Amino acid sequence: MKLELRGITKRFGTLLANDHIDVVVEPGQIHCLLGENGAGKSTLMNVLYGLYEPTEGEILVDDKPVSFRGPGDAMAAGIGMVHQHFMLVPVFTVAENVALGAEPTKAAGFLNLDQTRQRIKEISDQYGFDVDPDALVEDLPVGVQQRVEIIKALVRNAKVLILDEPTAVLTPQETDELLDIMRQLKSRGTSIVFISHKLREVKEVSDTITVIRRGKVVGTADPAASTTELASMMVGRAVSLNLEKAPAQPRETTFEVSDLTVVAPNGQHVVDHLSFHIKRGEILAIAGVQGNGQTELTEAILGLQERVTGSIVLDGKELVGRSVKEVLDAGVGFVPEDRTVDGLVGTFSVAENLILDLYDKPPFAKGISMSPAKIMENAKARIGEFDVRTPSAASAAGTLSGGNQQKLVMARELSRPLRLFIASQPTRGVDVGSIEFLHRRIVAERDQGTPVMIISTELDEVMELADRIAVLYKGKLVGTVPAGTGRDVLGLMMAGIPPEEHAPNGHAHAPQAGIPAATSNAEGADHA
Ligand SMILES: Nc1ncnc2c1ncn2[C@@H]1O[C@H](COP(=O)(O)OP(=O)(O)OP(=O)(O)O)[C@@H](O)[C@H]1O
Repeated sequence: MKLELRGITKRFGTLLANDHIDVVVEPGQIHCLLGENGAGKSTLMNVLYGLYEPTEGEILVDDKPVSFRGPGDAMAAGIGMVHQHFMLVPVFTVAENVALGAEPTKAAGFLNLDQTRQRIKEISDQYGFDVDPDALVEDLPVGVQQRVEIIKALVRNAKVLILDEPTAVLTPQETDELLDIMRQLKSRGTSIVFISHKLREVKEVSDTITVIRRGKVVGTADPAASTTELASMMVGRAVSLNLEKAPAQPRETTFEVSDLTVVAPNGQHVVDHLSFHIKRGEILAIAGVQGNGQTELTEAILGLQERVTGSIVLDGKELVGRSVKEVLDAGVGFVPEDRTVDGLVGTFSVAENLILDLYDKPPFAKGISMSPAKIMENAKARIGEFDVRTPSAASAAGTLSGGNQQKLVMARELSRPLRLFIASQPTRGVDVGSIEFLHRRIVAERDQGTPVMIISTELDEVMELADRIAVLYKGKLVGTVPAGTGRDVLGLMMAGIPPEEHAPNGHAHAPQAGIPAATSNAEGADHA
């Protein structure tokens, strides 16, 4: 199926999110949309999927104009979309989810559950999806849930699949599997519109790249171009993809976690006798595959977990047993892994979101009332400094693009005096230009003497930012290794194999393979 977007324009009030965009997606093509945060990519896809009505322009399917009044129309025309936040019902099975809301197909009419199960099996075999139709969605890893979304689209005969930042929530292995699936789909004639900020994967799978900047198409890029070239074309200036950072100058230890255990409601020790410390002026990165206790660890520090034993000491004060407000007041800056749930209030303005933790403190509070002038002044400064693309400080935070929402949370948390900074997935959904800036800000916070803890499933990010790297596996610390430790060693540690058991080329016993000799564990003997 050939798909054409011709002169698509979309306004939100005075904001021109899409400005006469022309894109042609050829049959069986992986077509990447590349553009900085707020460029208008998701808006364009929402127009294509019938979620937004375009202000101007038309969509053509096989050279015939079509008009969509909703996603149902788009699906009927052969367009499917996998959203970043899955639209699945966790307590239903895969087959129930796929059958849910399905339109009757021309070939089979309505599918009953048995037929749906059969179709899932066929598709799963055809593409090597390895999805059990009877599994409960809530029991499936994120990568498999995403495949269920793809199956949902394929059952509805999608010929063009929209994938909007599909790898943002995936582990590196799941990402590789998804890229394979994309190639499979393409080889069977399905076209894919692919949005991603990860240039390595864009280069790997794309046939064509359309670059969008500030709502306009600025050109097409060659997938064979270097990541630096792609990055510059995307943001319209030279971007340095390598963080230049001076070695840490660690001072005294002010943050110490000892024998910390968090017990889940089902009795499982999701954080299991964890001990580590962070000095002032150093960045400790917690690496690991998602779901190995990272979330519970940060929640325990923040006072959001109930069944916690052990101790968490900041500046000589015990944090276990404190309320969230008390923890924040102790000077903890926190960027949560899911900004839309814990980081922002979508209906509040950008300005209000920038003082969520500070609304009752000077200069924003005056007695029992707030100072609107100070709140606006602060907002303008932060928006400028962190390059948050928003029509105004008064816009609702929920209308900002994903990457700009992330920048907003980072701006708020890095703009007050901190005694400890914790960020989970600090640059999720953020474009390469802004990653460069945010990484520099995190290092600047370190250099001011703040202990910094980064939790990231992105190995590149961990390796770039960390002064020491602690790897979590099943709630336990596999080990702590210094900056410069190789990707292979970290990979094995993420699979639960401690460094002393790594061999130069395998898993047998040969200590410290791939770990910089001079610093090996001198600063990192935080074994659980
Ligand atoms: N529902 C909405 N109401 C008002 N403005 C909106 C709405 N949706 C998007 N916008 C604005 O449209 C612009 C484009 O946003 P969009 O989400 O399309 O960007 P994007 O290229 O997908 O960015 P990112 O890479 O950060 O996801 C932004 O300025 C955003 O604030």
